[in-house]
Amino acid sequence: MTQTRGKFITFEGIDGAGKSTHIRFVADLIATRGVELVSSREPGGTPLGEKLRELVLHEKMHLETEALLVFASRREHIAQVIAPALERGAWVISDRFTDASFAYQGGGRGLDLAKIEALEQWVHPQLQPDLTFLFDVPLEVARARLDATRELDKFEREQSDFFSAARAQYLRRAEQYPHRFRIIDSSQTIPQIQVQLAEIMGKLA
Ligand SMILES: Nc1ncnc2c1ncn2[C@@H]1O[C@H](COP(=O)(O)OP(=O)(O)OP(=O)(O)O)[C@@H](O)[C@H]1O
Ligand SMILES: Cc1cn([C@H]2C[C@H](O)[C@@H](COP(=O)(O)O)O2)c(=O)[nH]c1=O
Repeated sequence: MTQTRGKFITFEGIDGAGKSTHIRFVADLIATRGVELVSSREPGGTPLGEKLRELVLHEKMHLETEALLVFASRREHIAQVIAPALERGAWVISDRFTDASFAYQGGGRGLDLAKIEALEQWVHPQLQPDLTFLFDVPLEVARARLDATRELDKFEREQSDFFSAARAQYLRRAEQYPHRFRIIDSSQTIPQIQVQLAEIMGKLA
């Protein structure tokens, strides 16, 4: 008998939008289906990817080096984790994927989008998420949530024009790929967002 491919669900948004909070809720919803669930993140998701994450989040580097490192981490993540899991029928949820490269390296840093597209074509020409939640929130709300929680990394210390461009690029991606993107107004309360997430997940066959 051939195994049905699992689902690939990604979570996106500017830092502080609330992704991590809602990933846990969606993971619990998936668990009720009785399917195997793999929960991961980018950059990271493998031992090598986690080492690259440390560099990307904490070292100053050329913007193209940054793009190459997030895609190197992604290549390993797909090979070691995502592709095998989907093939054996597991559902994979990832805290960020390639839309983050378009938003942060493309929007935030201003790297030519054609270069990111070329990397995407090289690293995962066939693979795209089945569903992408975009947690969208005004910059001031995201910033206030971050400031309340932890020591900030390299990206989180960026100025508002960086996040404004990253947010705009995320929204452009959502407009470009409406079949897989669901935009969640993340300035709502957590229970309001959970109602929306449960509704969307309920429709996912
Ligand atoms: N809808 C919400 N209303 C109020 N507070 C929220 C909401 N969503 C998340 N928070 C709070 O905001 C803070 C940041 O949330 P979270 O860590 O989920 O953000 P994030 O988008 O994953 O950030 P990062 O990408 O930097 O990891 C947490 O303290 C969380 O409890
Ligand atoms: C995948 C990916 C991520 N980033 C940035 C975005 C965030 O600031 C960090 C990851 O931290 P998180 O709060 O745990 O989501 O990395 C990036 O710039 N490019 C990427 O492709």
